[in-house]
Amino acid sequence: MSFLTLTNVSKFYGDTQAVSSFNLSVEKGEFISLLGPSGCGKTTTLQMIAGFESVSGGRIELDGRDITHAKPNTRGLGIVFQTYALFPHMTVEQNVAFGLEMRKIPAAERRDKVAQALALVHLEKHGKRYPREMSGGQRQRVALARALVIQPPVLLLDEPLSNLDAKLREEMQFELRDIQRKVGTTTIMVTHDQSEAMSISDRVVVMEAGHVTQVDRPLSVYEHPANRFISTFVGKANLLEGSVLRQAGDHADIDAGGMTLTLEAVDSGLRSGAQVLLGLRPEKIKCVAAGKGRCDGQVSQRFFLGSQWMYSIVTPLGELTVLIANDGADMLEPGQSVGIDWNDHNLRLVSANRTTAATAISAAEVA
Ligand SMILES: Nc1ncnc2c1ncn2[C@@H]1O[C@H](COP(=O)(O)OP(=O)(O)OP(=O)(O)O)[C@@H](O)[C@H]1O
Repeated sequence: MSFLTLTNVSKFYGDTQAVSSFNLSVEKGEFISLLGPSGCGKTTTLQMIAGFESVSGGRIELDGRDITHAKPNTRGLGIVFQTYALFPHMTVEQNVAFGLEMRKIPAAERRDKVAQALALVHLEKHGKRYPREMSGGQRQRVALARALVIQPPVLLLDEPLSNLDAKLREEMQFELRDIQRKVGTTTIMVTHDQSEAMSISDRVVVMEAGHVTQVDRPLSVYEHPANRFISTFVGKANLLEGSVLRQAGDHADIDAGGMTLTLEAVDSGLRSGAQVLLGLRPEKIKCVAAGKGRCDGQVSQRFFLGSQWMYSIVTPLGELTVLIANDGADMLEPGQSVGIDWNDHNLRLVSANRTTAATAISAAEVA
């Protein structure tokens, strides 16, 4: 049985349904990210787990206990919310000790636990300081220590790094994951930053308009996005419109921009003539000499991203975004003609007008 389970959890604010039939089973020690655009229901879901928002329907269980309607303070969860500020009039040590005092932990044990928690976030030398004497990243680590010191069964994080600048944010992502691995606390983090969700989590829950649309490991969400929205929200994607020429076994030939493209590993049910949307990640496209690829294109724009070059290339398939590692080799010039190539297995089916099995072309019919 899973450690934390949400079954058909929903939330209405008046007539507005903020969360709809949310189902999720979290294993002990997992790091889960709730990822989605603004207003999709991430924070509401986290608040319902914390007990700060009531549940309109469904059930939440923690370690076999039904906590759907339990008071927040009886759930014993660790919480780091963006707005859950430190107490300004207390030192770092006092802030971290607060939850232990509430739990009437004896002073000597409290001192030990506070020292351990501060060591965990590398702030053992800063215990006597006040929050105003700390940087944003240090304050964030104090908040984390304060949440972890009570050894909560689940740690809930709502955009915990969003106030930090890009570099510090990246450092804190590594640190957060490192600390979570050491402590092994089951963690659920809300973020709208796809790269943050991908780099930190064991699994990502993608939400759209109150619904869960995909739950998977980061690599699977990136490589096999469940729909058009996810393919562009999680990373960049070139979307190509086409129509099915034929399907034979798990391969299909697709007409796109007057070219015949091969789609691998498709399940059955693609009808000849059906409209499909294909996805091709920018870094999966190769630029070769003009005339040597599947088609030629003309470079229209070039952007320097540091480790990569990003090009816009006009092709018979439309304007494609292409990412090429900055390996010191000659870059492409705007106006230049190039050949475009990719491996068939990197072309993905994003969506299709499917038909019933009876009208689908079977492999036998095509053969
Ligand atoms: N207290 C409330 N009363 C009424 N509607 C609310 C309330 N809180 C949230 N909502 C609505 O519920 C929906 C989900 O909000 P929620 O804050 O969960 O989204 P989110 O995905 O966390 O967004 P963000 O990334 O912007 O924080 C939104 O349409 C929001 O306007």
